Amino acid sequence: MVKVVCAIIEHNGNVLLTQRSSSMAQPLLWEFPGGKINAGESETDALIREIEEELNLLIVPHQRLTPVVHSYSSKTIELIPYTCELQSGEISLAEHMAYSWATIDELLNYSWCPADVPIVEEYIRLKRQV
Ligand SMILES: Nc1nc2c([nH]c(=O)n2[C@H]2C[C@H](O)[C@@H](COP(=O)(O)OP(=O)(O)OP(=O)(O)O)O2)c(=O)[nH]1
Repeated sequence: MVKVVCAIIEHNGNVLLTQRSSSMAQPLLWEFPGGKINAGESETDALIREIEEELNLLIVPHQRLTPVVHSYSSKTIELIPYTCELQSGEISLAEHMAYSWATIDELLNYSWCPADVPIVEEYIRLKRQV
């Protein structure tokens, strides 16, 4: 199983999501940015590295939400989400086609990678409690 970490980056009441490009797996679907954990790397180190590489942003991971195991036709992933705070940087897309800052209420309007759907739902529940 491939372990993938993803960042729910919060800033000014919005959340950052990114659209996968047509050449990537899950083309054109929206996701929380992140990527595969390298051997010997911690989850949070992988997350910080991926967000720097993909978006040129420095983040601070906070809360680990519930991981989701999802089988695509070619592989099974464990997607591990963290809420994160934006520390610094200006977004520069290295791989993605687009990005969007969405409010909690807008999150369900996007076409998500299937593995992300339970994560989006958990995050919305969490935010509506406070
Ligand atoms: N980063 C990220 N990947 C996700 C999410 N949801 C989801 O299903 N994925 C999938 C897409 C990819 O198959 C895999 C992450 O791989 P990756 O983004 O690091 O690398 P990749 O495009 O080269 O993947 P691949 O072609 O080798 O499968 O997890 C998500 O929210 N964030």
